[in-house]
Parts: sequence; structure tokens; C-alpha cells
Amino acid sequence: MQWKNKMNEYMLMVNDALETYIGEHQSVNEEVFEAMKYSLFAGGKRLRPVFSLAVCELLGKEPKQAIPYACALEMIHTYSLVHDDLPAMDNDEMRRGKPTNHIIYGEGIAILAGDGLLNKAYEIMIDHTLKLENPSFGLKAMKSIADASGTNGMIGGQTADLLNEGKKVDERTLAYIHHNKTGALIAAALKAGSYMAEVDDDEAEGWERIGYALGLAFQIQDDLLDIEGNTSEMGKPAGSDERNKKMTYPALYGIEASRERMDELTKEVQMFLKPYGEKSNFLVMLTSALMNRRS
Ligand SMILES: CC(C)=CCC/C(C)=C/COP(=O)(O)OP(=O)(O)O
Ligand SMILES: C=C(C)CCOP(=O)(O)OP(=O)(O)O
Repeated sequence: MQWKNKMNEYMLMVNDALETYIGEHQSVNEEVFEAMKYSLFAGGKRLRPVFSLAVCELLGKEPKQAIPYACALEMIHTYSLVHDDLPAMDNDEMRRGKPTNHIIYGEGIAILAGDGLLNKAYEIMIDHTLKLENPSFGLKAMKSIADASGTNGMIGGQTADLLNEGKKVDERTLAYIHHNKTGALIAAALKAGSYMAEVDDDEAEGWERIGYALGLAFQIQDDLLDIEGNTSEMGKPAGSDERNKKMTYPALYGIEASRERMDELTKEVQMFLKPYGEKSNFLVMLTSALMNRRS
């Protein structure tokens, strides 16, 4: 299973860099640092940073070039989960196999820890971009991540998700939710990775487009697991979507149609990767593993 070794290698690079970036704090604000570290190192799959590193390497550059942007993506993703779990949102008590941030630290600190992770992401990207000989690719990677995380991206998707709880949404609204809530950050991970390999905008947009397909397939599997998976394997509560009256892909289209759509999207991603030949083996394997995952 060579791809798993590669996955471990990328994860180690990301975890080491995250440890360095988060730093140590021994002062009155220590509590918020502890809360940030708690969720960041609770055992996430590190998919978004791994996608960035893998795309950068596939395109012929050292994956470490993408590390600051990859770590920023993981911090933004982690903040979004900390806030998503709050009582005001999904009110979940378990995440990444552990009690959620607000259960351990209380709601106030959990909100601040999310804010802290979000801000830290930009501190890292700005520090690194300022040091680049040619900062334009760093700026483009950073802009991709900022756009994807904002009100026209992940925050927009989460807003639509929240406002439509308990309602039967139409296909367009559900597509908007998925595209933005989950797709945007995954698409930005691929796009930012390609920018760190110094590709032109057309090529970067190709990676972004396929990232959206990957993101939708990933969210469909997440929603299927919420119905069919189990809490101990997933490390987060099964049945959360039903409890929160969320309109999901399987709720609107049914389980069979959801699986078919996920398979189509997976094939689309694999067709995109095919011209890259052997260099794309890791991403091809990771994509199929994600669609068969149990957590
Ligand atoms: C701005 C914010 C707070 C964004 C949250 C984005 C997001 C992808 C949440 C998790 O989605 P989910 O609720 O479908 O997934 P899970 O099953 O992991 O809770
Ligand atoms: C977008 C969704 C479906 C939220 C969970 O994302 P992941 O499944 O990547 O969560 P972690 O492994 O990072 O905890």
C-alpha cells in the first residue's frame, strides 16, 4: 500500500509544521492557545493540506513549498469545525473522537479558539508570502484560500445550511450549500497547491474545478455516513443531520442516487488526473479511499 506510506509522509510534514506554527504560550492568554491546540491535534484526517502538498508535488515542485498554505487551510478547516459544533450551530458533543471544544473549554473560549485559528492562518500565510522572492504565487494561493473561506464560500454555505434547517430545500439551494460549505475549501486546497507549483491561472482553475467535484463527492459520503456509519468509527455523532433537520444529498435524492452521483464525481476526478499518468497515482488512490471511508 504505497499510497498509505505517502499519506503518512505528508501527514507528518503537516503535523510537524503545525506544531511549529502554533508555538508555545505561557501567559494570561494561555487558555485560548490550549483550546486551539486541543482541536488542531485531536486527530483530523488532514485532507485539505495533503491535497495541497500532493498537487504541488504532482506538478513537479517540492511539496514543502506548499506547507504554509496547507497548514493555513487546516487551521481554517479546524476553526470551522469548532464553530460548527457549537450549541448555536450543530450542537455536537464529539469531534475527531474527542469531546468538542466547547464541552472542554466552554463556549466563550471555543469561539475565541476558532477565531484564533482563523487569524493564525493568515499570520502564517502573510509571514511566508512576504519572504518569497516572487510573492505573486503566494498572494494568489492566499487569495484562493481567503475567497473560499469567506461569505462567498464556506461561511456563505454554512449560512444557507443554518437558515434552511428544518426546511425542504430545492436542488439549487442544496447545490449552493454543498458547493460552498465543503467544496470551496477543498477546491482552494488543490488550487493553492497548484499555485505553489507556479502554474498559470488557467491551470490553477482546472484544479479548482476538479476540487469542487471532489468536495461534493466527499460531502455526499459524509452525509451517507451520518445515516449509515457509527459514532465510534467516525469519531463524531452519527444521526446529527437528522437530529438537526438538515437537508442533505441523501435526504433529497435518496441513498442509491447519492451513491451513483458520488461514483460519477469520483470518475470525473480520476479522468482529470489520468493525463498525469503515474504521478497522479497517490491522488487517484486517495480519492477512491475517501469514497469508501468509514470516518
Ligand atoms: C463557518 C463555518 C462554521 C463553517 C462550517 C463548515 C463545515 C464544512 C462544517 C461541517 O459540515 P457538516 O456539519 O456537514 O459536517 P460534520 O458531519 O463533520 O459536522
Ligand atoms: C466537510 C466536512 C464533511 C466536515 C468534516 O471534514 P473532515 O472529514 O475532513 O474532518 P476531519 O477529518 O478534518 O476531522
